[in-house]
Amino acid sequence: MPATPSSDRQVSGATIELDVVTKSYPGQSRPAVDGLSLHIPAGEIVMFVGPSGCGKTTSLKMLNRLIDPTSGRIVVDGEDITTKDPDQLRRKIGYVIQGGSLFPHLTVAQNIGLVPGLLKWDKTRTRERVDELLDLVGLAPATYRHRYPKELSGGQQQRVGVARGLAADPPVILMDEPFGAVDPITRQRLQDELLSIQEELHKTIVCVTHDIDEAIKLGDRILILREGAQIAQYDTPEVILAAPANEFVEDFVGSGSTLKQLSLARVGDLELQQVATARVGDRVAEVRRQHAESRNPWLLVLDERQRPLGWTRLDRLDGDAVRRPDTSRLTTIDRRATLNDALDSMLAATEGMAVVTGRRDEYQGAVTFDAVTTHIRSVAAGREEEPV
Ligand SMILES: Nc1ncnc2c1ncn2[C@@H]1O[C@H](COP(=O)(O)OP(=O)(O)OP(=O)(O)O)[C@@H](O)[C@H]1O
Repeated sequence: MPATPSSDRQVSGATIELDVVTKSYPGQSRPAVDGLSLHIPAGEIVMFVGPSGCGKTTSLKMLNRLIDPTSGRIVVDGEDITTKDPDQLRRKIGYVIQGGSLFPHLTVAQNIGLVPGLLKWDKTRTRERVDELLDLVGLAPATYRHRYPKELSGGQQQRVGVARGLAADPPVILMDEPFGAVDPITRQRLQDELLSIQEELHKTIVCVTHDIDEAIKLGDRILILREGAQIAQYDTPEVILAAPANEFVEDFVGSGSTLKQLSLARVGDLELQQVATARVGDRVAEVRRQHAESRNPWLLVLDERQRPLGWTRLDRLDGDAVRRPDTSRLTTIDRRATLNDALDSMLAATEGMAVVTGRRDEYQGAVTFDAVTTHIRSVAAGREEEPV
């Protein structure tokens, strides 16, 4: 389930208020955004969706004044931003776009450190921040900080783009189709990472997507727009799926809304199985003694930060200490992944079992293909019994 905001949650995001905001482009007969009023609560992820040309990107870009509204007011954290210096404003609002849009002649560290540099942070603080962010987006700092964008995969570039958006710890982050340019499995991982980062940081994130499944997975709320940025519905994914406000929303969300419920159910909602684990370097004799009763011959080897490395057989352990295992057969799923994502990943898994990871990729448990399919059947059955 998307995180439910609660009063004990430490929110570092800011509230955003749009008050009858209109944008008319010269030469267009109708405004691209026609009187949009919207309240975006601090610390939430709000997804903008709607058909092509309905005004999503225009609405988003007005929030950091990449586009100035023709009329109306936009208030961020109590301050009317239409009167603020756009450069200063943009340093307080992170911006992440498709592909990461990194500067090709700058290293990863220099790309991430751009805004801290503009804010005149000293070198040590910037360096520490860059490493912290690389870690947060799942890239080992020592390996990646000195690389150039062309030496990274598409998914890695996108991760660096997210890190750059977060660099100066802005309360608000705007994202425009951030994961549009990567393959489905990488997209799923990046989405999981964003949810994981948000669990730690509680920013206000406004994200444009054309993918309703992505909106359901990531959004605390979804804004469904029609032409002229007219609001068709603005609500939580659960409400939009269960009670679409009108035919437009129904059509937009599409058929198979039972299937879409699977984007609401998360791997973390399943009961996880605990498997035998040991860390690299643990004494073999001790590990054998600990798991003497285990009926499963497999041992999951973790690194020093509790991150799964791979499977090894308990009965084939030799030498004094547990060694690094073969990592090729390990399938991991983030606990924030949807059941749809889990199925996709597990179809490729040979063991019929995937290791579930949580915050900072730490081991949490394991889930079997059967457990996922059983849960899916129960979700589907539950939906069918609900009154229409
Ligand atoms: N610079 C511009 N000059 C004139 N018209 C524009 C400009 N930018 C956008 N428009 C028009 O404004 C409307 C809204 O565009 P916008 O890019 O905000 O839509 P969108 O919902 O983000 O679309 P998409 O999903 O295709 O990216 C469209 O009709 C578009 O043609």
